[in-house]
Amino acid sequence: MSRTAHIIDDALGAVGNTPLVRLDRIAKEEGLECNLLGKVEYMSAGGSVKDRIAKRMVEEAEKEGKLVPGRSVVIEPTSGNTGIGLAMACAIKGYSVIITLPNKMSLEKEAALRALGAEVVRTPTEAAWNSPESHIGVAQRLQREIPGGIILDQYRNINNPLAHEYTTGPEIIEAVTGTASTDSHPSSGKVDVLVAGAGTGGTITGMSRAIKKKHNKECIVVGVDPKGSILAYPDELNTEGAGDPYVVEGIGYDFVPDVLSRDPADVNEWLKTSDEEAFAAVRLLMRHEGLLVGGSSGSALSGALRWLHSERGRAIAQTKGANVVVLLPDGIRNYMSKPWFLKMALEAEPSPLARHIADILKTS
Ligand SMILES: C=C(NCc1c(COP(=O)(O)O)cnc(C)c1O)C(=O)O
Repeated sequence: MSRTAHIIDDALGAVGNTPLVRLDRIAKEEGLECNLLGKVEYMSAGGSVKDRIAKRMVEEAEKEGKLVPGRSVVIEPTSGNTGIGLAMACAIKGYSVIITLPNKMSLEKEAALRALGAEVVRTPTEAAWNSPESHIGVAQRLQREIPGGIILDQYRNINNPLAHEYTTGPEIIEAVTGTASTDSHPSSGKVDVLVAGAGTGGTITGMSRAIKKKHNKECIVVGVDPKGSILAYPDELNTEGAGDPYVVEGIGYDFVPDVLSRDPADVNEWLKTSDEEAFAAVRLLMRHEGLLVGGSSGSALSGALRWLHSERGRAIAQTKGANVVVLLPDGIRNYMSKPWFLKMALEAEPSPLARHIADILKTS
């Protein structure tokens, strides 16, 4: 049901239910005949796809009696967005929350976390996931030493992928099957391809299961993993640039989280992407589709376009009515002061119009 049709109890009622938006201008520029569709997750209450798991992990922990008002302290290692979702839920429900956040992650995310009332502990980005100094190691130490401390653990918690199997996936299915095929926008009525980046892997795993179980078992699911990360399968894909640092936040890890399915039946194929490709694709989404997305949205789109232009994707790319869905996880709010964005926004080559304005104002 539309979330604007009635009064909702709190901001958690505005988590998810995000739009599936046509990327027609990019599709045309890329010479695609298929439908290219973006699932715009920055339009969720907390600003990202991770709101969904934060809401579910908290609500399920309450049902199981693991979260006790006035006693529990939620502790979570995160690249920021899960933390923001948890801090939003904890602000509403009255839990204290501590977030451990690698130094690489943006100041904007830290500021949003603190504004929501979270305590934030920064950790060294380069620390291996299983070292005591990592965001995971520090969270575990705080859980041991703080009375009532509980890590809901997005890397293992089954409610991570379930949130996407029960909400993100069904929303995509509903939008595709509920939109009539027309002469201007023919549609197969199916989700033919789904492309998503992976951090914990909960989003791609849960969406894939929903779509393959309930809608189209032939849907091709493509995982996007940054160069430097080791999530792609088979492992040979990860040798190029293994361990190299990358700027995009939220995707890629140095370990394979329990909640990520690398079963080829769930994620059929994987692509590796670079920062450069990601940021170029962010610019496409902003300049051509008016979508104020974050870096990992660019990773997902650049992976989708590379796949569609490849031997594997070319037939679908040229099939009118085929629906290719790209998950766009968060928005530029999280990255406004990052050099990659400031360069894109403020250092672009002056347009002809900018030069014309300068000529006018110089002479007037
Ligand atoms: C793991 C976390 N974020 C995942 C994430 C992802 C990947 O979502 P996963 O469901 O974790 O695979 C993509 N893009 C952004 C901007 C993200 O923040 C986190 O916020 O702790």
